[in-house]
Amino acid sequence: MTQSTSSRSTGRDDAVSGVEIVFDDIVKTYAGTSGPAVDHLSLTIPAGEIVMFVGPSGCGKTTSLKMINRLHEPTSGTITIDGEDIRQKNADELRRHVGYVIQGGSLFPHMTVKQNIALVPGLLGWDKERTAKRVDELLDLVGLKPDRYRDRFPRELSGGQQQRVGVARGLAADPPVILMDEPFGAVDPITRQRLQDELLSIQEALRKTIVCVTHDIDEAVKLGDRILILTEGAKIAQYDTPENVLAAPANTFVEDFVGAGSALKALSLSRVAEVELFPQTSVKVGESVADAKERASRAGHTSVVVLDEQERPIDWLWLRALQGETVREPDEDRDLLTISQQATLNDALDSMLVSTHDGVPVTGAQDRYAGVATFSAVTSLITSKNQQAQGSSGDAIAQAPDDADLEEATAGASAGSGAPDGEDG
Ligand SMILES: Nc1ncnc2c1ncn2[C@@H]1O[C@H](COP(=O)(O)OP(=O)(O)OP(=O)(O)O)[C@@H](O)[C@H]1O
Repeated sequence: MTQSTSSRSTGRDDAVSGVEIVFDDIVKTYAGTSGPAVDHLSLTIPAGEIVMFVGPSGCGKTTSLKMINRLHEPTSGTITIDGEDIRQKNADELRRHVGYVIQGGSLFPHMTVKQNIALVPGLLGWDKERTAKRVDELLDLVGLKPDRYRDRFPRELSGGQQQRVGVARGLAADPPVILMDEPFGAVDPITRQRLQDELLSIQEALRKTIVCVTHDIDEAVKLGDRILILTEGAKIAQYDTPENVLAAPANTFVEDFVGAGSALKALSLSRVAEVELFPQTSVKVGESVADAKERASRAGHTSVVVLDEQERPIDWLWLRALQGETVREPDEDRDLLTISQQATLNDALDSMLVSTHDGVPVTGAQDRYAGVATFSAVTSLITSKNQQAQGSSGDAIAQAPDDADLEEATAGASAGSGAPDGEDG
């Protein structure tokens, strides 16, 4: 088993709230089956990291995950969480300290958002005031306005919003360990990207131990500090950082699984944080329209990014669309597409394909506005990464995008240069 240092966790150990999980020679044979679903799995999941379980259907990912919260019991072997054998704990008690998020959120339909999130705190005997405060805090964390959403029923939410509530529920009692089974499988690609970005920013602050099953190798590369690639019987094909899995697949199985043909995968390793952002003029809700226009014109910009009181981007307007005395909030149903600095260059390209401007506003800590990633800045970074890769043989070259891949990925996007609002339209 490789224990190389994860690039995303280096130097932040002081903030870790997660704990280590160890599988020691775990076997799971279901009654009435011929062979074991999990065949002698030994594995250490470091505290505070995200480990992604991937592998072909039926290889034992979900069985392995569900043994951590004792939804399945091993036939033999031992699992410890923070050094404690989980069999020493009552299964219900254990599950209250291990968050669990599954596809679609699996919310109780007859309960409101608030009641759904408050389930485990309720079981832990938290008082009303503490629980209510925690529910609102979590709704904020997953990007849902508490006043607007806490009293809704699941049927009154979109799929992506239900999934957000599912994540909030998994985090509710502040568990050190969170298990996720295909958490973002049932939502559209843009919502999935946002939820992934949110998970990464939440993790940046909380540093839980997160174990996540996915079918999507791109998701594994994006979210994982480490990726566990399994073959049938939960045999380890490779357990390593995304960088190492992509650059040095352990065998042909991993090579095939990772998809040697997909040259754009390395883009999943590069983050928007590396892109030089364009300082598109920003204006605050409530600010005078005349002042806003004045400032934008002075900077030579024909559009402005509108921010709310918390400096989060909520709209991107051409100057001619700025009307009235003061800058107003956009209509409720207008949702500005933004990307976080945690997003990958792949995500950035995807977002640009559906953006009406030649770029996408980028958010940093607490979702605050950081600037605009323009199409040309993203593509020139990709080109320079491509050149770097070609200059260092035997490295990540095989994964660098070639021109044909780039063309495919960016087809349809306008190739503007410089400022994102150069072409007013
Ligand atoms: N309750 C069960 N009873 C009997 N066999 C089971 C049970 N659950 C899973 N299995 C078998 O155990 C093996 C591993 O299943 P598991 O669900 O862990 O795989 P997986 O990798 O999560 O698959 P998928 O990606 O399709 O969800 C499979 O052969 C499956 O048929």
